[in-house]
Amino acid sequence: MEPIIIQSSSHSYAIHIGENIRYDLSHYITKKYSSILVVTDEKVADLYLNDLIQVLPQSNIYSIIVPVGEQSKSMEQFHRIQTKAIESHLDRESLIIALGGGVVGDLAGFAAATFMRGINYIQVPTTILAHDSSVGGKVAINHKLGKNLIGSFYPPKMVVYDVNTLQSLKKKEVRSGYAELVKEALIANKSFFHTLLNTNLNHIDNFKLIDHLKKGIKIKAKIVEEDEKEAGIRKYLNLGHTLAHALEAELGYGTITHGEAVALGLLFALFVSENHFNNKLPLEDLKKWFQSNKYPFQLPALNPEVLMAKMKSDKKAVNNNIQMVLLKEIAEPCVIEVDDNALYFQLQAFLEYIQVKIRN
Ligand SMILES: NC(=O)c1ccc[n+]([C@@H]2O[C@H](COP(=O)([O-])OP(=O)(O)OC[C@H]3O[C@@H](n4cnc5c(N)ncnc54)[C@H](O)[C@@H]3O)[C@@H](O)[C@H]2O)c1
Ligand SMILES: O=C(O)C(=O)C[C@@H](O)[C@H](O)[C@H](O)COP(=O)(O)O
Ligand SMILES: [Zn+2]
Repeated sequence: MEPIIIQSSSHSYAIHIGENIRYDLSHYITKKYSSILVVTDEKVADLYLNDLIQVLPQSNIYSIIVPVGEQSKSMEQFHRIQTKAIESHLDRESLIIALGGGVVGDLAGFAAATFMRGINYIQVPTTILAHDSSVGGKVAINHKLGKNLIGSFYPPKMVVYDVNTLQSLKKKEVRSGYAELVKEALIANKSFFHTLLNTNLNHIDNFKLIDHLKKGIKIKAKIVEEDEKEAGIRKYLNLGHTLAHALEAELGYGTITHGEAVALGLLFALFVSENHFNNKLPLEDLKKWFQSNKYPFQLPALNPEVLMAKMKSDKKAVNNNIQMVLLKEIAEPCVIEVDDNALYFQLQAFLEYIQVKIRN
């Protein structure tokens, strides 16, 4: 299958997508590296680490396994990886491989961006969500006060996406990944959005999956090529994330998945868009699709004031003013500075709309 090529400011890189291509990794890695450090998590290590180690080209291969989940995007795990890299004598001609979902990708990518001021890394994504996280070079760890607040823009040298690894994902992770696909469709492709709304997440074969992943990646690729460092249109990829990141931080990282939070955030973005532009968007249809595919809506009671404060630590905020990505129409995104008071009341109304209790 022809790779998708992305031109970044420093280099161009290929995204290879296909069935069982993890076994071809050594074929894709043409450069001779002095050593390779594979970063993965406990679950992915059990499933796929040996497959990779067996096919990697040379002898100085090391691995480090982090705990499963969002909490590993932490200073502690970042420091563990750096220690492992130093103790294993990685040098500037070494490579890091991120084998896993978005957590591993963001964490290992940030480690690669900072080890000896930056060494090469390759993304080997193993979740549907990671079609998004492995592309575009945003790498980061979390801070207690906000998501991804410590990070960099540091594109990978290559992405090798073996869709067969996605067969072992739990339903929850399938839902999570599809929320980002819905986001990409909403910002750029109306017919893709309708295709997704007609997709039952319990019945997706590899053919359909590859088609959806490629469509999503192409939307993202076009945007990041034009605006790698988010000075303008890359903000559109943050549709739904203003509330999503606030929810993730407020509920405790890992309590709901990133994609589940994005799903709620997308509904909120449509809710605010309808009020702001006095337009009609497929809010109710999308809510029904999320519900029929069992996205979790049962959240503990939430305090809108606390969520507002968290939304202010969003990276899009300027001078403590919240900026949201809204939709004038499907595939017509824009970034709007929203008034605090108005947003507060809309957040209250939205929580009622999705039947989440309000806590004082
Ligand atoms: N950098 C970006 O542009 C970007 C984009 C979107 C999301 N993200 C980040 O990505 C993270 C979420 O990524 P995620 O949803 O992949 O989470 P994740 O990496 O935690 O993976 C989800 C779960 O699936 C398991 N898993 C991974 N691959 C598996 C497989 N093939 N089979 C079975 N289980 C598997 C993991 O062990 C984990 O328990 C968040 O931190 C989010 O902020 C970053
Ligand atoms: O690539 C981007 O740009 C995105 O915004 C993709 C998002 O799905 C992703 O969750 C990203 O990490 C959020 O970025 P942040 O800058 O708000 O942390
Ligand atoms: Zn996201």
